[in-house]
Amino acid sequence: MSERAPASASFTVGVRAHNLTRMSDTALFGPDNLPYGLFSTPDSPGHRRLGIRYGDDVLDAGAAALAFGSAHADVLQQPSLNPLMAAGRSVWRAVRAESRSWLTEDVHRETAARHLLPLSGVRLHLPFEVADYVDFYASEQHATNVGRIFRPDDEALTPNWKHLPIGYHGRAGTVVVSGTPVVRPQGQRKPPNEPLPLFGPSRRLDIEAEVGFVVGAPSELGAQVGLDGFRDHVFGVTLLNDWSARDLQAWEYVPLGPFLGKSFATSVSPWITPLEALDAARVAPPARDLPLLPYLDDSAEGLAEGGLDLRLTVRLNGHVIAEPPFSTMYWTAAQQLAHLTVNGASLRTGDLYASGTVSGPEPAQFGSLLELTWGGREPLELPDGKRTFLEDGDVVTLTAWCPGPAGTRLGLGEVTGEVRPAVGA
Ligand SMILES: O=C(O)/C=C/C(=O)CC(=O)CC(=O)O
Ligand SMILES: [Ca+2]
Ligand SMILES: [Mg+2]
Repeated sequence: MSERAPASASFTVGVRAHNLTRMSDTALFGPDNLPYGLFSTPDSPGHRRLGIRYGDDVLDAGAAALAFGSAHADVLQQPSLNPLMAAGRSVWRAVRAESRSWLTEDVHRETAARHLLPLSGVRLHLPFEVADYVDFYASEQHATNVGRIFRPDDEALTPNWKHLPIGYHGRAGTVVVSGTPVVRPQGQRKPPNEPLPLFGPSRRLDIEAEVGFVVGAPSELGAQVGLDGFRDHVFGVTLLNDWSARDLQAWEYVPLGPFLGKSFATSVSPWITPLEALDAARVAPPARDLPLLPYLDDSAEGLAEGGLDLRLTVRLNGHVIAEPPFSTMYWTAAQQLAHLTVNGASLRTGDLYASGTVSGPEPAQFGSLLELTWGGREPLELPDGKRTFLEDGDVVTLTAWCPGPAGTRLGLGEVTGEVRPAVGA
């Protein structure tokens, strides 16, 4: 096993009791946020409705649209976000503007109030039908850490890493909404001292703190979506946990990449924050070390889309274990979309692509237990005991916030999941 990065040499992994990111949900979900979700109520559990989160309430968007005579009532009265996402950017903007006015203007407030339900009384569902799912690998710190841990005899970054955003196609059908339990996967692993692979429950179950981008408007087969097409195609952003079985992954992934080690569950937040809400969080990506091919070169003014100042927090059984900063990602979401389509592959409404694990330069900013415990060799000291990888019953929760207009903060919801024992174990 290799040594840690120099920056981390003096770091002792520990748990900070302070709570940097948890502020009142009401303040984090004000009129500048307005994320979309899908909910049902206990009295009609089969009736799924689009909702817009406002403070600690959810607006029944379809019912409100009908009451206000909205021209977009048809896409809001659906049991999924897909029709609204497919409608394109001009409709996204119009719906956002009108729902904001329903919620904030005095003349509308009384009508809107009739369609607001307390969040505590509703059940939230996966808000869109996931078409294809792709996972990228865009954090230089994460890729460097994983390279050092998994491939100590090689260069940490592969020769292609700074020339293209590396990714793989994942499993759309196992994307689940926050709160869905995660059953410990089983499979093959091969400890270095065993002559043959063993079968059984994963012993190195991990998390990956990521940000997901949800495609709204589709593209044609054969067409490329350039850097400037990002805002026309991407509807919004969600938090994502790419659960990963490191022992399965390490044995299976050569030479085609992750397969069963990552396909058993990927959890997302129930809230999709529209891209438009994140304007105040836009930041320039880090300086790139190597020149980029034209389809990825965002150095020209106006093209550096997708760099975002999102501050993530990872909690294990309630204790903060990391605070990964999304602003440090080497590749932006716009570059990832351009790369995903540069061969002519088309986009479908509901495509989901994940940023890759978000890890900042400081050890307390690493977005996976693999990195936080340096391959399981340096356990985290939690108040309830030491942890390397996840144990049955552990609960992992990701939250995030970002700057909003005029000094406000916007919440990105949360994605949580409890580890359940392997089937039959
Ligand atoms: O480099 C490897 O062998 C493995 C990398 C990962 O497991 C990370 C991955 O899924 C992509 C990411 O989340 O950054
Ligand atoms: Ca991942
Ligand atoms: Mg996954």
